[in-house]
Amino acid sequence: MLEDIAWYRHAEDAETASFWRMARKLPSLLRQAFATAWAASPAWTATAVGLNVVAGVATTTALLAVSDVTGTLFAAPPTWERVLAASPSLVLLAAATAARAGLGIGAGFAQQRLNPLVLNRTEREFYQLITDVPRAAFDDDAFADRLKAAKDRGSRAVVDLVGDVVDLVTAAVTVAAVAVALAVIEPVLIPMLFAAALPTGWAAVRSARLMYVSNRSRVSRRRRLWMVEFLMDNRWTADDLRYHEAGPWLRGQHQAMVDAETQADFEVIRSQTVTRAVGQVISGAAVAAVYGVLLWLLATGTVPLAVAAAAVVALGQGSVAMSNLLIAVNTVYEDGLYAADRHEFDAIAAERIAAQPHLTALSATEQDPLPVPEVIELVDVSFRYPGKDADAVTGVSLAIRRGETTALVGENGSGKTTVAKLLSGLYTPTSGQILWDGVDIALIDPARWRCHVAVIAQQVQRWPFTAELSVRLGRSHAPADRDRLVAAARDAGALDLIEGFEHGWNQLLDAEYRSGTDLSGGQWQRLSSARGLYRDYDGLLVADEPSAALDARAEAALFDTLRARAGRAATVLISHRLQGVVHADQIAVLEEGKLIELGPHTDLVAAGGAYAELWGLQARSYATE
Ligand SMILES: Nc1ncnc2c1ncn2[C@@H]1O[C@H](COP(=O)(O)OP(=O)(O)OP(=O)(O)O)[C@@H](O)[C@H]1O
Repeated sequence: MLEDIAWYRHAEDAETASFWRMARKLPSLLRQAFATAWAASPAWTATAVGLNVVAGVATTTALLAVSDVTGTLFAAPPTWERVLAASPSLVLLAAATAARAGLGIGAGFAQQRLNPLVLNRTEREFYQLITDVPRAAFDDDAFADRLKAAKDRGSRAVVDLVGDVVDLVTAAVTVAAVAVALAVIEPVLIPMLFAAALPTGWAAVRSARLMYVSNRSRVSRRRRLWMVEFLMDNRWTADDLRYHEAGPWLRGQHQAMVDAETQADFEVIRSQTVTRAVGQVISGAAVAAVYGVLLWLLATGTVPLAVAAAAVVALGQGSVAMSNLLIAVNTVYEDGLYAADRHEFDAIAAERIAAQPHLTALSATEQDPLPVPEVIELVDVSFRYPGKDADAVTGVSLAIRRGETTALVGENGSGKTTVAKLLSGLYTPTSGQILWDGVDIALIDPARWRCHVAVIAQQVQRWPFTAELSVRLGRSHAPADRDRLVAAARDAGALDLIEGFEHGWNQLLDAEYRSGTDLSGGQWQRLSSARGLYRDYDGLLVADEPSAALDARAEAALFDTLRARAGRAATVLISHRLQGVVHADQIAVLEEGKLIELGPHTDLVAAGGAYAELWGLQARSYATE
């Protein structure tokens, strides 16, 4: 369970890739990175690439100028006349060197400007997709894997890839520039460029791989380590850790893993050092061979001394650029594999967004919001959570009328919250329809009807905002309405609480920040109700166990608030405390996802079925208390 799927997905590929396999993938990766960079900023992309190319021209110019200078000076013993004769080339050399340095700085600046722009864009796209994707996606383990892969390394790799590609272009341009200069100076020297650079390049690539393979073998342990660290350093487990004196055990686990990590670090450092040493030895031998060949060429008169001197300078620069190029190819390939995770996630999320019934419906041309519905009908509605082999809700048919309260009751897991989620549009029925005054809402844009739905959710969300924002989140896109804020807080029993805060409505509700505070479970629930009530404009209000954490007084006040909607708005109330639902116009009893009884309290009690049994149990337990 602790395996990191996201990491492993491409590990095999990256570990075993041959250089040629990497090279074959390069064009598509270059295209991809270029497209990403261009989309983020055409101007900075063009500047970064353009300056690098011009810097390459300056490199060639500088090397040819070196050749000219050495040619003039070494043709015979140098005299002042020869130095003067070489001065135009010396000036050119100085200018080209300065230009190359300046262009390098400019290219670096352009690349650094580009990176945050690419990051900005990829982040924006990611959070747009993730907040637009239908809710059901979050119940799908395959989607969760893709999401994790994209988030863990994928998004970062998309950004890194752009930088890697610029590095690759820089190295390639420098190698090409040196090769062009050598071709002009003495073509026979070109192969030497590779001979000297390949061993160090190989060592650098192998070193990176060793680190990669080490990381890969340690990923399960690291995930466990992160989990144990989180369990020790976050406030949500801080209480339980101390209640159960679990600290020493967790610390022991942590220390064992940290020790193992240290050992693994030692291992990888040792093998990297050996690899580098081998690379240096071979490279040293190769350099010696190159100089040997140069000397031989000099001795045989194939190459004059002046050309050999220029060649030494060119080969020095060329070998650095060559090993940079090899490293860049490796990095582009590796980051390219992870960037593919992000692209894959984007495609899957976009596909899920596009597959929503309202987007495929032929009739989805109307834009105006629907009117507040007179009747909402569930027609033979079934729903199965993704990846499950049984329905959570099966064949439920039910009419919810404006002005009435419908209560949903039933045992744990009987499907009440699922019905509430279907009603509020979080999920689309697997089969059956939800009709608003006869219109199937699955086929129209949720923006046209969701404005009429307010929810007080069973799972109380502790938004770490100010009290005002926490309530206003119910309609965050609209300007704050002070009167409505006060009314919603009062109706939810949260007004005294908020006004009693040190900073009133501006009180930050997060104890992890300065002057922030935490609340009790019931206080959080009151705020959650206030949020739902603030959103509500007499459309459909779904209240799912809104009083589970409330004291008796607050519960009675909240039920009064809900009851006050009678005659003007539709209310769906889920509650295990049947005292709170006796006034409902109709009570729907669910059992294993099916609607088994429906009617007002008195009828259901008289019928002597499941509801009557539950009612009897609760009445008896109150009577004995
Ligand atoms: N996101 C989910 N993914 C998979 N199965 C789920 C999910 N949410 C709920 N279920 C399953 O669907 C069934 C109905 O759950 P639901 O939350 O609707 O029950 P409930 O009647 O509201 O229960 P409770 O009284 O405990 O709140 C249960 O078997 C539950 O395990």
